[in-house]
Amino acid sequence: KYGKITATASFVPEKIVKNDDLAQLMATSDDWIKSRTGILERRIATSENTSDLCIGVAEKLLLKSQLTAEDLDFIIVATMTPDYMTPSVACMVQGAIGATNAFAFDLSAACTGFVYALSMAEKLIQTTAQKGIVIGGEVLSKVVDWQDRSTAVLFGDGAAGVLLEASEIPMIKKEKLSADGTKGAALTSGYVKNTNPFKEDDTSFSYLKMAGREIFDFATRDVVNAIDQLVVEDKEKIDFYLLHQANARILDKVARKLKVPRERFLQNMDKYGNTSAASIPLLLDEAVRAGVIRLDGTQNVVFSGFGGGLTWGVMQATL
Ligand SMILES: O=C(O)C1CCN(c2ccc(-c3cc(CO)ccc3Cl)cn2)CC1
Repeated sequence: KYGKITATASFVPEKIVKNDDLAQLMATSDDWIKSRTGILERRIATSENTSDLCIGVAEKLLLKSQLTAEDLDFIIVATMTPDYMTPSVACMVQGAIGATNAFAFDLSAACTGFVYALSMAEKLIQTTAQKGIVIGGEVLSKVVDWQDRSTAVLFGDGAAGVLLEASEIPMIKKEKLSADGTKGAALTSGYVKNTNPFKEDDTSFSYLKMAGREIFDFATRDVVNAIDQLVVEDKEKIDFYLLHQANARILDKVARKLKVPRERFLQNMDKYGNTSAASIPLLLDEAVRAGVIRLDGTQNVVFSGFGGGLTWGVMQATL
């Protein structure tokens, strides 16, 4: 048996922050943000933390299926902004929805988190599990340095996920998960300093910090090559590319390098900004709600996440 996506759902904070709202807070402009990133607005959590958004996704997934929480065997949450180091967001979701038979854990792979988690979850169904949920959820607004306009304008909050159930037909056709830890310093967030009485002081820097140029180049070089190598002979068969929604110009470059029509690259960073692990499932759920993706086993897609770690992942799937 294989894991198949049988439902998708999203849960985003109500508050919409437009580029012009940010221009009131810092030296930026709608023009700059729009032209350099493609972002027009983003959601910002004013009362929710990551667990609240992920619980919302889990509740919607159950409503959309005939399942009860007790039917679930596992819950995986991909996040780089958990409420706590422990309990995991996944355990908070498990407790809130009453999924008493599910084991639960968070997965930390930044913007590649959803692709890593979907790959792991699918293997669980190939081996021991029957049903589970995989959620990408972030409240990046709590780790962003709101004095740093180079990053504060890029990120947003949100959560989305999928229900995976056993199926006789394989969903994942090919996949490649990668990391390069030697470049981890290019995107850091949430450093937890050691303050035991037996050691000298440590750095206390913990806001999100990004070497934008380096990450941008990594995305348009290493990630593009990884996608090209994975799907090379199937390029014409792929209906949609669902890439991490970091920057619209990256989608332009990837489409050009792959020589694939730009329209096949779904996009919604205009509405949500960069939501890290939530970006791919948010895009998928939107496409499903719009009837663009039907989950009827007839469409070929490529998922690709890339970001902190550095991590990147490419997956070719039939949905
Ligand atoms: O000056 C400009 O044009 C700037 C140049 C820098 N930009 C960047 C740079 C990197 C990212 C990014 C972030 C993540 C983390 O999720 C992952 C993947 C990427 Cl490619 C997004 N934007 C914005 C426009």
